[in-house]
Amino acid sequence: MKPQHSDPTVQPVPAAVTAAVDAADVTLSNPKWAVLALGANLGNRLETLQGTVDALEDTPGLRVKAVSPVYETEPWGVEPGSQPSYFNAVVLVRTTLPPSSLLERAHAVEEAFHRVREERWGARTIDVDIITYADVVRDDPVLTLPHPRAHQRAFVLAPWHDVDPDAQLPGHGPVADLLAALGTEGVVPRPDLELRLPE
Ligand SMILES: Nc1ncnc2c1ncn2[C@@H]1O[C@H](COP(=O)(O)OP(=O)(O)OP(=O)(O)O)[C@@H](O)[C@H]1O
Ligand SMILES: Nc1nc2c(c(=O)[nH]1)N=C(CO)CN2
Repeated sequence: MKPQHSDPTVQPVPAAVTAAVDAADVTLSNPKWAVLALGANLGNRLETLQGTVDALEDTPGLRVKAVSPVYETEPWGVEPGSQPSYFNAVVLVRTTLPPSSLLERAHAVEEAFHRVREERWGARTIDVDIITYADVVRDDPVLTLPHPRAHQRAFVLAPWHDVDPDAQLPGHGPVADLLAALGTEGVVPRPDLELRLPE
């Protein structure tokens, strides 16, 4: 500890700043698991999904640990036949980024693939959703964790179950049970298509 007031130009560091830096430091030395859901229904859907996986891997402080099979899925939440089908997949990552930075990175990747936000659940080149971040539960509309609609979406649960059959959705229970209850109508595996795990 340095003696206090030895340099009159040095201002004390506010407690809130010290707490924020300490919190960041804990995250830095303690990577967390996160589950990201990818969806694409415009353009070259497979190429965009692979580009997204690669861009995520290129993120400092983030490693892609598993990539799910690809599913072709009927658009959920919109008038049937009003949009092209989606390709969906899930990636498991380990990251030292805090949740807010992970969301910023997800949005940056969407922008890189020219995602346009017009209407809710509109067609898009790519969507990157944070499904879970460790076992964090929070109600903030900017970043709700787990993703507030994940438990209703077989296009998220099916690929997630493939890469982690024992996965749990915080607040909702085992992914296997949620998926069994929902069923997989309109969520079709595409074993002819494959995403590569970055080397
Ligand atoms: N877990 C989350 N993952 C991604 N975005 C989230 C999450 N929780 C809240 N959001 C917020 O939701 C906003 C809208 O996200 P987005 O445009 O991806 O929605 P959407 O994909 O059309 O619909 P949905 O949220 O139902 O998947 C984002 O700007 C983000 O701030
Ligand atoms: N099949 C499918 N439907 C959707 C998807 C998606 O990724 N796949 N994403 C949505 C908004 O996140 C809305 N509807």
